[in-house]
This record gives sequence, structure tokens and C-alpha cells, in this order.
Amino acid sequence: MLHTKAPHIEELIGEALQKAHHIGEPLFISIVERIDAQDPFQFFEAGSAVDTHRSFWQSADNDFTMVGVGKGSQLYAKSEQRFQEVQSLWNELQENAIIHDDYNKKGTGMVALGGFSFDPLEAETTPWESFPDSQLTIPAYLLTNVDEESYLTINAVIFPEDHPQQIANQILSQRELLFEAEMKAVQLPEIKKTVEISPEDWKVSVRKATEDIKAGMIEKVVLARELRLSFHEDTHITSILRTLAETQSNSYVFAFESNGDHFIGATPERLAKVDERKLVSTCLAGTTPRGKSEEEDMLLGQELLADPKNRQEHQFVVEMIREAVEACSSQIEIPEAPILYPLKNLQHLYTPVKAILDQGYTLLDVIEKLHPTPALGGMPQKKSVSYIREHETLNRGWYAGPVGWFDIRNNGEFAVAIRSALIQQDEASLFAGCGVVEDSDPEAEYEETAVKLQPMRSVLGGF
Ligand SMILES: C=C(O[C@H]1C=CC=C(C(=O)O)[C@@H]1O)C(=O)O
Ligand SMILES: [Mg+2]
Repeated sequence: MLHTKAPHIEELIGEALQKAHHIGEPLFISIVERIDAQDPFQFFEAGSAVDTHRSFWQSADNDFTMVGVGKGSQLYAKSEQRFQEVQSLWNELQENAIIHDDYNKKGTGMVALGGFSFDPLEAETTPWESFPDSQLTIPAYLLTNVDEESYLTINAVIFPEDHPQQIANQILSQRELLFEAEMKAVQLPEIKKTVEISPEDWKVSVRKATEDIKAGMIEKVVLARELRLSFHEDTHITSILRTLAETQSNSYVFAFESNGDHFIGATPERLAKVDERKLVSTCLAGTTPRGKSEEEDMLLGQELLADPKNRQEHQFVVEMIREAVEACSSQIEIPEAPILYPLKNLQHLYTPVKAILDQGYTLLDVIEKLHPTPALGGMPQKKSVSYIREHETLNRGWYAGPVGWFDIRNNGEFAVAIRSALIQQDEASLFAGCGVVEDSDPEAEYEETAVKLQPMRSVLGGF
């Protein structure tokens, strides 16, 4: 039930239309209202009656959630300069925008949500046909839960030839649908078939990578593998999303729906966040399972902190992020040694990076410098990405790519889309990778990826 009244939509659209007429060009309009507290999962569910294009984003500390429905506008770019191209499209869109916003809260109003594939030079498109190289959506309807309040943004492009009444009616009827849905009971899928894609070949590729590292070809490379599940029925995405959010603490929970396909995950790995020019990035690499008892857990954690192979894996990430952050910011703070970052099934080595972003740089500039970090690609950056293109048999698509959001206040946050799955009706592909260094043992790396597959596997009907 909706207890707030939409602001004078028709009036605002009428004004925008007059202006569009005057300049002879389409105009972007964004209207923000504060609404009664809304459950984001219910809103996501209700969104399916409005559009098959939805987005979900919840920050790792759970205090910030956004749900996008439909397309107010979209930003696409397909080239090695995709981050800069998306930035230019975003700047252009803002030039002809009218914004009605009395609140000025982060993540409300004109906000772009979406992601980028791991490697823009990957030629293969299957099974990622619905997820272009970069796709950022300014949702037609955006729910933002921030500072314990809920906000609804309506975004639309108004063309000079549009009819204001018609547009207002459509918005008002869709807006009503968004607050109507009854939440179904959580229903997780039942697995019909589980296929691990060539685990033995994958271990051989890890062994080969260690040899190539010893031969000096590269220093580190992250190799990923795939697990394919099929289900007895089509999956219910809201149930999967809600269960993921409930079970995976310390993680960003995300979902992107595009043409009915879903890319969904719970990733612990922040790439970069900018909040009023305060920049935060994260080095997360080096892994061990959680213990079954508190004692075993501590022991495993201490071993991880002291393990040279994992420390090396981690250190590559710290060095690279330091260099990238130094190129665009000042007052950089990086602790000398990592600490433990505990998740439900595993623990990582973690080093936070803080800085103040220099004037003139945007979040996308930072993402461009960082992606991929050696936690997802390797070291050196370009060589390891080519190595992956050549030796990894799966098509990563958006797996390990940057996913997130930004607004017109230059705030935003991107995480790296790991611990994730591409869900296509009654099928899913799950992905997990691991950092291979000189001393990697293929069997141990295989086990590490098995634990990393666990969070998605368990919400998809597995153990
Ligand atoms: C590439 C993945 O994890 C990365 C992030 C944290 C720890 C990692 C590791 O210890 O190997 C990986 O670099 C993945 O989960 O698919
Ligand atoms: Mg590792």
C-alpha cells in the first residue's frame, strides 16, 4: 500500500515538454519523492509486472539499498575506452536534464546502475548475449533506502512530440503496480543436474600457469572455472536474492536483469567507492576456509596471515592499487599488513585503501585505472588479461567485472562481480577463480574455488 501522493507528475511533465519544444530536443526529467518505508525485495518483485529490466544493489554494511525498475535511459559503450565513453554519455545526459529533488540524498535522482564485462576484447558473446560490454541504466523507477528513509525517483526522457497526459498516466499506473505486489513465500530452486566444467583440464591450466610464472612470462594470474546447474522449474529471483542477502554478511548483494536473464551475486570485494571525494578501495586476495570451531577458525586465520603464498597473492594487489590510487588522489592511507576479512564460508586477507580524490577525477576514472586489479586479472595487468583470454576456456562476461552505481553528485561505488551466477530461467552458470602464483598447488586452488562457489550454490538449491 502506498501512503504518499505522487508529486504533480503531470504538471512537471508538462513543463518539461514545453522546454523540450523550446530547444527542439528530448529532455531528461528526474523527480524524487520521499515515501513510506519500503521493503526492497518486495519492490524488486513488484517490478517484474512493470519491466523485465531490473537492478538491485545492497552495500556490504547493509545500510544502503537501491532497486531499479525499467529504463529511464541507458548508457552503452563498446571499446577499450568504455569507461570514458560512459562518462561522456553521462555528462551529455545531464546537460539536458531537469531535476526535481528536495532531499539531495546519495543514490537518489539521476543514478546510473549497471556494470562492465571483465574483458572488452573478449570476442565470444555466449552465454552473455543479454549483457553488453558495458550497460548502465538510469532506472525509470528507483527505490533508494538510505539513512533509514525510502525515496522513489521517477526518471524519464521527454520528447518534444510527447503528450504530457499520456506519459503522466503511464507513470502513475506503473507507479501503482510497484507498490501492489504481495510477497510470495521464499522458494529456492531444486537442482535437476550439476555439471562441473572440466575440473581436470582446469587443474592442468593452473599447473601450466605456475610453470609460466616460474619461466618469467607473468607474475600472477587469476584463473576461473564454471559450475553449471539446471533446475526442475524456472528460478524465482527475488527468493534467491533475499536468501543471499540474509545469509552473506560483509558482502555487496547485487542483481542485474537484462532481457529476462539475471546476473546475481554476493561479493565481498569493493573496487572503489567515492563519497564526497573520499575515496576508498579494497585489497582482498588470499583465502582460507572458516573453521568448524572457534579455535580452528582462529588457527586457520593465523595460518593465512603467515602463509607466504597467500601473502604474495595479496601483496600484488596492494602494490597495484597503491599505484593506481596515487595517480589520481592524495592523502593516501594504506596499512602495512593485511588483516582477516571473515565471510560465511571463508576468510580473506584484507587491506583497506583510503585517499582523497583529486579535483577533476571521477569514480569512473578510478575504475578505469583499477580494473582489473591483480585479485581478478593478475600481474602485470595487460599481460595477465591476455593470458586469461588465451588460456581460460570460459567466457567471463560480467563475472569479475566492475558492477555498481554513480549519481550526479559524483558519489558512487563499484564492486567486483565475483561469487556470482548468470541465471537464465531454469539454468545457472556459477563462476569462481583464484590467484595463481609461483607456489600454487592445483589441487588446493581447486578446493579454494569450490568454497568460493558455495554461497551461490547454496541459494540455488545446492548444499
Ligand atoms: C576471483 C575470485 O576471488 C578473488 C578474490 C579474493 C580472493 C582471491 C584468492 O584468494 O584467490 C581471488 O583473487 C573469485 O571468488 O572468483
Ligand atoms: Mg587465492
